[in-house]
Amino acid sequence: MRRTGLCVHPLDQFHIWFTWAHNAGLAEPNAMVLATVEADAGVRARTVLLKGYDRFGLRFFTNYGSRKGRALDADPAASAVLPWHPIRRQVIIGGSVERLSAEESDAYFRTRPRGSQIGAWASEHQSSVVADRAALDEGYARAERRWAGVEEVPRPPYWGGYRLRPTEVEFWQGRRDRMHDRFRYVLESGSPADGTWRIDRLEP
Ligand SMILES: Cc1cc2nc3c(=O)[nH]c(=O)nc-3n(C[C@H](O)[C@H](O)[C@H](O)COP(=O)(O)O)c2cc1C
Ligand code: PXP
Repeated sequence: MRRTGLCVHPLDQFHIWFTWAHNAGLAEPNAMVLATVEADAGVRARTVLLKGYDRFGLRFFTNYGSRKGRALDADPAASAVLPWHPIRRQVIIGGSVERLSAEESDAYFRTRPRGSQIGAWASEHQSSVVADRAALDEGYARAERRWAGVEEVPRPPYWGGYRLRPTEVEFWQGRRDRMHDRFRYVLESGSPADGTWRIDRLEP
């Protein structure tokens, strides 16, 4: 990798890499490990699916009342890693999240298969303890009955998206002898979409 070959904006560079990962046929190139801060438990990470991105940030969807949702609402700081092992690449994004608008969340929810839409209603209390599988299946059946005959299942009020607004983005390309290429974009001034980004090469 060469500094001169990099895009000025990290999300433009991300687009080139994401397209490459997608075309390389990776399984779920949009799976990203999202770390959040919890007031009483430190840091916690889990996988979510990246469902869209632009210069304003990266969008993912979840239950706002889930463990991650509660953590993010209390402290919006977050970091996401896209681990593209087969092509020896990794992207790390740091920043803070904001909730998407209801319209943006509605628009995404409408694209989900009906079964997943019902699933969101059945998993109202995502991340809380459930007695057993039977209780889950009963909840799903109940939600199915509730929306039977309704053509478009509405988005549950507790379910929607977040935008991770980047302030730092690192691109990592694996190379021989562990002498990898690493370039980090840091937002120096302004907003993520149209601010000024500094680019530094880092030691591997
Ligand atoms: C590949 C993969 C993709 C996932 N994508 C999502 C997602 O987009 N949204 C989501 O809420 N959970 C997703 N999950 C489940 C989460 O990893 C997690 O189990 C769930 O959201 C509860 O997390 P929490 O208890 O930290 O809130 C995914 C899991 C895997 C393995
Ligand atoms: C609970 C949950 N919510 C949301 C998603 C995001 O993907 P989709 O909107 O495609 O179901 C996943 C993907 O595994 C998931 O497990």
